[in-house]
Amino acid sequence: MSKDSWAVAVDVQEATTPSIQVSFRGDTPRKLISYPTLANETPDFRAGGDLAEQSLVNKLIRRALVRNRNEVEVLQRDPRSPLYSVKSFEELRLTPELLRGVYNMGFNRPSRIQENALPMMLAQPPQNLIAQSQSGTGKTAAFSLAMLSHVNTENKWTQCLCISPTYELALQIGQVIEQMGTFCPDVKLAYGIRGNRMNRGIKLQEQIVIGTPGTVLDWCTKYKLIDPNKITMFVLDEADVMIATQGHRDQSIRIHRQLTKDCQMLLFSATFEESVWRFAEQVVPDPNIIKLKREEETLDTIKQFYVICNEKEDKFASLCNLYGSLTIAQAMIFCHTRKMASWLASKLITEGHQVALLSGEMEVAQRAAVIERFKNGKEKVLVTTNVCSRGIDVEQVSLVVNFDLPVNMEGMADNETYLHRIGRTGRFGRRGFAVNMVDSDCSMDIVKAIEHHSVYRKISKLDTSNLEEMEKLSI
Ligand SMILES: Nc1ncnc2c1ncn2[C@@H]1O[C@H](COP(=O)(O)OP(=O)(O)OP(=O)(O)O)[C@@H](O)[C@H]1O
Repeated sequence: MSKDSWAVAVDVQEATTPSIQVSFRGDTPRKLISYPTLANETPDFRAGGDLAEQSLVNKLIRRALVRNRNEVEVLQRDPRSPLYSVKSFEELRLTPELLRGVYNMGFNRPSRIQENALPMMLAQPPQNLIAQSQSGTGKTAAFSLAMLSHVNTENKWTQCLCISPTYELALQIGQVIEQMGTFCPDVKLAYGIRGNRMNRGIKLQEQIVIGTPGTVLDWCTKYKLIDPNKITMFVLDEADVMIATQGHRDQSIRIHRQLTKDCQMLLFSATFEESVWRFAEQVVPDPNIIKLKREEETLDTIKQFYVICNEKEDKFASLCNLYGSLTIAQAMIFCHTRKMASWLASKLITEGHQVALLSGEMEVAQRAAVIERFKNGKEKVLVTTNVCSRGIDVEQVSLVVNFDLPVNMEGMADNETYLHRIGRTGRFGRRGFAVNMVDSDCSMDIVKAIEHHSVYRKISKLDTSNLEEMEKLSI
């Protein structure tokens, strides 16, 4: 391979995780190399190639790392960016242990939501909060810090309850809390998720419980592991879906009813439909409110496109063209049905891609294992349904494809799901691509409706068979 092709193709995702993705365009397999987590150290590429090639790649990696780091820093100083902040973490009055925790995760400055929400969440007397912030801007980190700051470690009982709609999201939030709390060894966490069996009637000593609504409700009522009267902070992640989905809503309301009226309530999401927002304001007493304008909901760092196709084989051909011409670290592809997802995954595997398939009928533990492998870069493509549209945080995802556009029960554009799906890329200031496959007039109308909903954030036409046009795009 010529040195020029290395030069155009190296793609590095700067990392709070200890790995960098080095991609090679063309047939050469992509390689994953490791480098020390805390980013000032120099990564060292030694995975094959002659010495000259190795040193060239090392130079490119360093340059790309500096570029990514600078971009986040620039965004954090741009008042128009959701990552903007004027305060430092020190000024947010975190304990020295939590400061060590956030810096150890590679965070330098808070994002806007962290800067605005943390003082409200930590205020005395406690204040309720309903908060909206774009996907990947640090909401999970914000409420995790709030819970870690809130607990009294002298008290060996559950004080904070956090519920989220899926098993894998609960696990992910738990991992964030564990990482941030590395230097707070006395704070303990329990996972209220399916399969985590506990002895009936013995009260938990863990100060924080993170889980899904059904299991957490059982732990409060049937198993009596948690005394709801002693819960002083209640967090609802992806609050809009918790309110709008009937099963989740009923269980969340039943949990909420058992809590005392002084229990602090914190609701977070990237999207809130108007009716859901109104409902939230009714159930949360006297809340602080952080709300986005409609035109602020879409991130500028995610470039959006649509591709005209005829039917599924043609969509598949467009997908292959995209892959042939872009440097893609990792991709998530969304389908409407499990059947379509499994068809697409097999086709991609036949083409030689490393593909993971995740859909709703799989066992929860199996789903979590698939996501873990994808997060670790074992597979480069994740084909999935809406089950994975929210919350999952994989910073290397540079492309999201809506193989099928997101629609609601009536077949109309599902704007909220769209925003969550495309938000799997462009995490915390990174650049990303979202490509929508349009196979009929009806799906073109859906793209237009989504564009309209976002107050005309452009979704541009892309011709994946036009190599020249494709070459102009860079992630
Ligand atoms: N202050 C920060 N500095 C640097 N990186 C951060 C900071 N806060 C969060 N991150 C990183 O940004 C990514 C997105 O954060 P997080 O998952 O908290 O976003 P989110 O708003 O909860 O996303 P979603 O809307 O998809 O649920 C994570 O990888 C996280 O580690």
